Amino acid sequence: MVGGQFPVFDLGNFEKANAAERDRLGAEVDAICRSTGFLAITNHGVSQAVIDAVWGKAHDFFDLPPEQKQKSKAPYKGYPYGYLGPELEALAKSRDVDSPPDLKESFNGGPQRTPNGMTDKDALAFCYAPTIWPEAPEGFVDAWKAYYTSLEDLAARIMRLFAVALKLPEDYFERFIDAPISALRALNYPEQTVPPKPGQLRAGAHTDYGSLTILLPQEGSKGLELITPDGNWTPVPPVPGAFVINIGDLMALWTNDRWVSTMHRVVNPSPEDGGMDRRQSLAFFHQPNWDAEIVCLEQCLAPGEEPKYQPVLSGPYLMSKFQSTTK
Ligand SMILES: O=C(O)CCC(=O)C(=O)O
Ligand SMILES: [Fe+2]
Repeated sequence: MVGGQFPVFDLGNFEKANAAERDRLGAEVDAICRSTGFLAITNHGVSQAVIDAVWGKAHDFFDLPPEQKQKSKAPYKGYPYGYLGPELEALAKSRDVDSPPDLKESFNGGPQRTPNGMTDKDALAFCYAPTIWPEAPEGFVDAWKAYYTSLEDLAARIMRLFAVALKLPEDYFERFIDAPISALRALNYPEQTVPPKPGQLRAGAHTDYGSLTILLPQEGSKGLELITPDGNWTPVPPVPGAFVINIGDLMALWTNDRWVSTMHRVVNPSPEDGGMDRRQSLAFFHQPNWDAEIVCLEQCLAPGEEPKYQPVLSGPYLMSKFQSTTK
């Protein structure tokens, strides 16, 4: 990690800085993304009222009896939105690692509108599939949509920062993200009253599939860990008032692995740390347009160097990764 400390980046400060200062701050972000790809973002401008509202509604939703939550369940395996009950997903399987299912439940919602003229069958059946909204708690849908909208905007601002960090024109990524297929996921890791199975975690080791993830872990919570460049698991500390950002596979692909899509996981609570404690988080997975073709950036290739990966299409890549985890 940069300087051994978890990096904290002031986004508002970057946005009002002059060009030279932005380049300097961009270089800092480049260094972070080359080493771990995880940083905390402060001064992000997202309204605290919007955050508190979705946080509270998600908490109330997870408190409902199981039969009520099941009313908004994803209708079949591999369906991306709605309620995904306990032990239905194993994130480690996205890396072809067999593992018991993760000890969590989630509620998932997709893009708020389908672009005009979208006819791709897979796109319509997968990322533009309807979100199965819960009837309760009251106000859930409005709170969800407000947070989703705020985070889509924040993600676009962070993509501008990333463009500066990569010495690209600041609006370079805009054409790839003007009809994004991002998903918001509210996660609940229930109190653990029975011991986990061997190898069973709250979230198995994985990388995220998109451009970037904006995570809001429960204040003061533990459990999220990342792999450092020297191969050790290390905790991601909660930073009050900040979002935790991590880059996903598509940034690694764009940059020919100059930036790392770092493996991370959520471990079970230890008895000293409150043992069975419940944990909550919100994860916004920013994902470029369904048909955005992610091709290695020339700027990231040394003269004569070949791209390590074949280009991928954002939507189909996401779909295949997601579906591999719910088999
Ligand atoms: O809940 C967390 O803190 C992280 C979850 C995560 O990494 C994921 O769902 O991709
Ligand atoms: Fe993740």
